[in-house]
Amino acid sequence: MSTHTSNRKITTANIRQMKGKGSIVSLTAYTKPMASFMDPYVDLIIVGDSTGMVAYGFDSTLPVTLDMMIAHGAAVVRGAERACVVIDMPFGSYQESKELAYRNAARILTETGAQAVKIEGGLELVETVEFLVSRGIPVMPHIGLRPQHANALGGFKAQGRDDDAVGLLVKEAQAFEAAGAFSVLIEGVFEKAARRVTETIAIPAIGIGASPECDGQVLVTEDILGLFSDYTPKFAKKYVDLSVQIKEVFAEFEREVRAGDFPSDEHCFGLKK
Ligand SMILES: Nc1nc(=O)c2c([nH]1)NC[C@@H]1CN(c3ccc(C(=O)N[C@@H](CCC(=O)O)C(=O)O)cc3)CN21
Ligand SMILES: CC(C)C(=O)C(=O)O
Ligand SMILES: [Mg+2]
Repeated sequence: MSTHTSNRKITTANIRQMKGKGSIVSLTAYTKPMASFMDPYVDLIIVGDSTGMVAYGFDSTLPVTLDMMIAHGAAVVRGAERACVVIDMPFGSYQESKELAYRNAARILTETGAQAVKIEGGLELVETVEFLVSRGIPVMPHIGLRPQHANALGGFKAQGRDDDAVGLLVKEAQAFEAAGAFSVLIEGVFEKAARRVTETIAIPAIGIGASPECDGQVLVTEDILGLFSDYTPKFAKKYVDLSVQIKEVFAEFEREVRAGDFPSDEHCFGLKK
């Protein structure tokens, strides 16, 4: 079970204090049932803009809107009794100015009941993080492979390969810590980059595709369940392929309906008692 043993709601302050106390466990969720299934096992649920690719079939996260994130976020919050819930701010909702970021982050928190927002970026967003945190909005900056920057980064490519790149990631993480972030998410980086970032900062570094060196791990839930197969990032471990069972059920339903075997008496409002 979790390093956080009480049944009380896990706060962003609790997550911050989990640094150095064993791995933080996190998964993504977009719906209430999935959130409630994982709630006993995870410390943190991230409502990712990956929903655009996983649930909507977009080929990037860029078309995801603030309204979509709010709808999914509110659903997840209804299923998360214990886990801390963090919601991705979508592309275009925070980059332009710290004021716009505040307005949209405030909408996310007030309309969903989530505890924090996550934004992708580097040093250009340090002021924004400081602005949000000082005004009551906990922030998890997302560094390394930033899917909202795919057009600029040249696709979904691993980051932090050479010493300069590692140095920049460390500098970003330090600046975000100083700006008041309660944790950072580090995606798709080489092990050395993950290690250097994690050992340098006093807030937790939650990794996805960032080696075991981080303070916690997150994966996209549909990837580990076999519910998404348009592509598989190297770091996404498929624990089970539920798509097989789902297709078997659909095929069985088809057979029973075509054969007249469904519905039988037990599923009918018939005359029999
Ligand atoms: N289902 C899903 N899982 C994710 O982990 C995820 C999303 N969607 N959508 C948003 C981003 C995109 N992500 C991705 C997508 C693909 C690769 C990938 O295929 N990378 C290659 C090559 C990396 C390189 O060239 O350096 C790999 O082999 O992992 C990585 C991260 C991670 N995030
Ligand atoms: C890295 C993950 C948590 C993410 O940002 C997403 O799923 O959108
Ligand atoms: Mg995301």
